[in-house]
Amino acid sequence: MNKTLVLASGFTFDYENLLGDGKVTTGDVAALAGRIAAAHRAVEHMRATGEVRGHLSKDGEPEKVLFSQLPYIEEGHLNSPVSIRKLQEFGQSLRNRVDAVVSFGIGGSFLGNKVLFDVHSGDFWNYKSREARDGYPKLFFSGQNIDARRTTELIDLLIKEAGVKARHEQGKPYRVTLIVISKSGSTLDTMSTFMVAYDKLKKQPGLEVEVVAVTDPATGEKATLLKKLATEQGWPTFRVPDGVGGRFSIFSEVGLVTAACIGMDIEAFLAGARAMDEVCRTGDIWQNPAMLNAVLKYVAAETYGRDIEVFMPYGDYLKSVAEWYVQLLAESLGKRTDREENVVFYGRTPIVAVGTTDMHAQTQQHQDGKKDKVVQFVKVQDWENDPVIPNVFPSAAKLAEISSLHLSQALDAAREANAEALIHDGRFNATFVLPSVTAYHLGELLYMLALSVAYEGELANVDAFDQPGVEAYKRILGPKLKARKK
Ligand SMILES: O=P(O)(O)OC[C@H]1O[C@](O)(CO)[C@@H](O)[C@@H]1O
Repeated sequence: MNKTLVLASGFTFDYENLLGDGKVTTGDVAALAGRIAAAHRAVEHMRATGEVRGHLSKDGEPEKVLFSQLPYIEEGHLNSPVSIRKLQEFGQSLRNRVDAVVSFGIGGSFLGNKVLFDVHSGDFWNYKSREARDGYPKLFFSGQNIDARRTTELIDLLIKEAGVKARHEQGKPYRVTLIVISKSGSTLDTMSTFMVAYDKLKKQPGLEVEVVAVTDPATGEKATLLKKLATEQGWPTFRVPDGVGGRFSIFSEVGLVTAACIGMDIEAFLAGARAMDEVCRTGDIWQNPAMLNAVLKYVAAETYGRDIEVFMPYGDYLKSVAEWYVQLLAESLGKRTDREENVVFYGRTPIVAVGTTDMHAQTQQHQDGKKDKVVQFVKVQDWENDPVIPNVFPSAAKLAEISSLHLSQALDAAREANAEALIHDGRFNATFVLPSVTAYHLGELLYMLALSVAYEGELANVDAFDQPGVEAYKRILGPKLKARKK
């Protein structure tokens, strides 16, 4: 049996080291056939109607689950031709006009945005000239923590940059757009850092501040605090659509607003997600990567105790994909009760790792520690820039040996060696292969992972779309904040 699923796009799920003797067996999968078919029917029903059995909003109201509609840009959909045009026009309006954007948000209102930024822009975007950025602004993130030092330093940096611009460009103002992203509209981390920055920057001569709010679009009684503020202050808004939880919102205006700010191809990203959605319409587990991934990981956890998933892309700019996946897996599947209210304490614990970096840190534990993990690698097939290692020190035999290899070859050899060593000791692992790092293939990967948690929620019989656990600490936090007020 060939244990790779290769899609027409080249996207590949290699599960050789996850299925077979001494791993999850085909017998394990066959034994689940009835439940897999039921899970597929449930996911198809979700697609068609938005209904997921037992799912309630945090206010205990029935709530639709609509993320699977997002890849389809259609009239009347959450992403429509008009809404996509609005985003693109917003991006264009920043070009050669706005100097810097600061995106405030946390959780699903940050992690997906960071993925899009990292993959499109890389580490050095803000050091590049405006021309090299094709006229798009610098972009910073804030609000992903309540960190006094970083918040202050970011504000200081923007003020300093405004001074430099004024000196070099005859007193021209430095323009900053603050994008505040919060579905609930009142998240402490996001709003506290936004208020500190807004207040300081607004008062700064030579600096012009614009604000854009991204929040639940409800008006009247149900309007979020951020929506009310936006209406009062006349700030432009984008929507966090009803029925799309934070961890799925990368495919909505939440993520796409960041894509627009940096000139990333929104349509290609959604086209990748759409292609993956279409592939995953089949009930044949061996042809449906989201279903296959969910089933193999579910069995690995439930039958073989492998309930930690180390998500380990090989490549720096994909590290944030692992960070995004942490929220997706943890909030979706880490559940105290099943849908019949039985206590089940379900969940697989996600861990972020990056190759090769963490081969010199975590790998010792992956290779020799408890056999409680699946290591999920992500490999990039073709790299846009891929230097050859030169033979600069021929007298050093060890260095001469690696010369003439491309860096990507060294990277992939390291991943392969890691995977082989793991499986020789019965340690489960698998690899997703992206043909290249493009908006399209990124859309495929992220959407497959999102759909996979929907399948796993069905298999485990838990609501993959709520997050009641986070309310527990939020209830305690409110009074604590009040008590600290002088
Ligand atoms: O977009 P908001 O409402 O600010 O929430 C941010 C994040 O906080 C959470 O509610 C968890 O606390 C996530 O589910 C969400 O993505």
